[in-house]
Amino acid sequence: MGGFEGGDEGGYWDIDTLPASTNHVNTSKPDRRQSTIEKTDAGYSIKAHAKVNIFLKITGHENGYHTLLSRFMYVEDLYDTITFVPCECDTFTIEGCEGVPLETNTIYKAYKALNDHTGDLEILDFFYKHKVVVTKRIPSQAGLGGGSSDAAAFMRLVKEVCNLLISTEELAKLGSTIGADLPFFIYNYTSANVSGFGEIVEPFDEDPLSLELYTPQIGCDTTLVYKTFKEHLLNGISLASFIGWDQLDSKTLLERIADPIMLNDLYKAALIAYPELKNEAKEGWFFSGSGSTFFRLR
Ligand SMILES: C[C@@](CO)(OP(=O)(O)O)[C@H](O)COP(=O)(O)OP(=O)(O)OC[C@H]1O[C@@H](n2ccc(N)nc2=O)[C@H](O)[C@@H]1O
Ligand SMILES: Nc1ncnc2c1ncn2[C@@H]1O[C@H](COP(=O)(O)OP(=O)(O)O)[C@@H](O)[C@H]1O
Repeated sequence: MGGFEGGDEGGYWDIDTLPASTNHVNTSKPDRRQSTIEKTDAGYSIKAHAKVNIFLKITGHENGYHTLLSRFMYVEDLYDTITFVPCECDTFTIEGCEGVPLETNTIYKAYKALNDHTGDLEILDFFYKHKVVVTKRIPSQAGLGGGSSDAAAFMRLVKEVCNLLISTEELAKLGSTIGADLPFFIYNYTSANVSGFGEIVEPFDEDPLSLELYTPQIGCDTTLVYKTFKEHLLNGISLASFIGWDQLDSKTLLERIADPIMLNDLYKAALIAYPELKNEAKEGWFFSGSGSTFFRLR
């Protein structure tokens, strides 16, 4: 996996409010992180952290999408940085995502969605005066949610700097139109049970784990992995096999279930779609999302 930098912890704005607690498990202490929004001479910036899926179980298939139950956990020391840098721009400009065409960039999709939803001229005006600079550290097609995290962080930063009157819940709903993983990143919890297509996010009260990641030089296409799951594995799902998992803390889950294939339904699908992944699998490592990242406790 490519190297990544640790974060400096100074000078963040403490601007997030606590989330509404209805329909959330562990409401006594929802662990929503403070926004890591920073204002420097370079402009406004925010960290977009990676996630891993501690477990991921497919629960069904509706309207072309799979429903799932998954424990998402953010990764403290792996993040992209998104900065709004002052400049005179003729059009919406993103730097740092070379190789990703503008129209397909999740950040651009988030910009369009926010514009369409709010009709707020302030956003248009702001991006004539600022460009978006992305420092990419999260590997792509790696099951770490990089594109989704970038888009969610972008939306959270726009909400703050343009003073948008939109609730976090509305923002998460808007985000889910861009990608299934966005709501988790918009709520900004360190750990959560995620269900539905990814739009139901319930904070799970636990200390984040210190994780070691290994991303092989194999890009896993999420669409292909889900398609492979549907063709080969969907008929075999057993909802009874993971009852209660959402109540167990992540460390206990990894220690007690231990089998990476059982923990993540998409692992088997990824192995079918990308047989070369088998050569990268090592004893004691787990598989994140649709791959190709493996992780273990440090
Ligand atoms: C598998 C997970 C697990 O966290 O993420 P990654 O590990 O790839 O990061 C997510 O469910 C991925 O979410 P995301 O990466 O946002 O997927 P999207 O771009 O919304 O979907 C790409 C395609 O995957 C399929 N898809 C996606 C999500 C879902 N719940 N069911 C699906 O069948 C659909 O064919 C969709 O068109
Ligand atoms: N801001 C972005 N950062 C990275 N990839 C992006 C971005 N916007 C769109 N993409 C596209 O999304 C694909 C999946 O990338 P990513 O979200 O990092 O992986 P994963 O779905 O495995 O978590 C990439 O191959 C790329 O073409």
